[in-house]
Amino acid sequence: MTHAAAGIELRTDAAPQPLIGVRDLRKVFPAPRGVKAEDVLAVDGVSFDLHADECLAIVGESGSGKTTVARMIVGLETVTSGTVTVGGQDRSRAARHLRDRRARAREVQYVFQDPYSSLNGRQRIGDVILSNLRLHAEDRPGRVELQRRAQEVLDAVGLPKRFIDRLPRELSGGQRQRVAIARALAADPAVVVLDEAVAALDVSIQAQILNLLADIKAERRVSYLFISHDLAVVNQISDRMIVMENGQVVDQGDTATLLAHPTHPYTRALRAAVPGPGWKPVRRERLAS
Ligand SMILES: Nc1ncnc2c1ncn2[C@@H]1O[C@H](COP(=O)(O)OP(=O)(O)OP(=O)(O)O)[C@@H](O)[C@H]1O
Repeated sequence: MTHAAAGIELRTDAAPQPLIGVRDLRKVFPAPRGVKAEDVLAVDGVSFDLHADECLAIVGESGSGKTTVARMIVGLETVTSGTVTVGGQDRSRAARHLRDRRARAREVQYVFQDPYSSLNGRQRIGDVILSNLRLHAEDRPGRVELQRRAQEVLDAVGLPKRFIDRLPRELSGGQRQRVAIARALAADPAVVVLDEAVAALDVSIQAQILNLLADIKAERRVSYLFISHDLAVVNQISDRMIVMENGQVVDQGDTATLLAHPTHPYTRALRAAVPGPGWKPVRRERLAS
């Protein structure tokens, strides 16, 4: 099977090739010149696979290296050592040519925590979507077809037609995050990296966006790398999780099992820190309702 836009081959035999393969990934941020400070070892020997149709969460406390791993995967940060493959292709080094950078963006799209700062305040919502569609559509669609596709991704995130002419400041936080997700979908990616994508939202809006993400995943066969410090959220959305501490993966496994019976001391400590006396694992089937 080939993913529509990314052209990623997914083998469907017994040992499918991962969509994303990360091996022994390391990132050192050198201390700034002339400053008496140590280099920062932000990511230290991280390995994992993300498979097709999967939501893999990366959890850990602030500063554990989650975002740095994600940024290296999408090429926003250079890799100190180790490898990143996407669809079996090496993506550990920066793409030199614009065409290659665009091709990589079609493979993996990134949704940031703060949709306000990640959206251009002067660009109307319709144009936000259209510009990403234009950038990534390989079949050179005409104006009418582009409009149709823009409407389709806005429908997919539950935004009515009237939002097309609005500016980001005229939208609520949840609506802005829907636009950010729609913009990512416009590239028809195989993987969306969601970096604390619901962290800035109220709990009820968080639930709406998590339901939306679950629906999109089921309908579009897109995979998620879901970065979060919030185990309640991770429990609702992810199939598997990896736990990071000080730049290393210290625990990993099936999300429901790991959260119901955490054995690693760090996972137990994270789990114990989840607020609220009523917190309990939420079965994913509930999302369907
Ligand atoms: N550009 C940078 N220069 C120097 N150090 C950095 C840089 N970016 C991140 N770091 C450091 O790398 C470590 C990991 O940061 P990272 O943002 O990946 O963690 P995180 O788990 O995503 O945290 P948070 O949840 O707070 O975003 C931290 O010690 C951070 O201070």
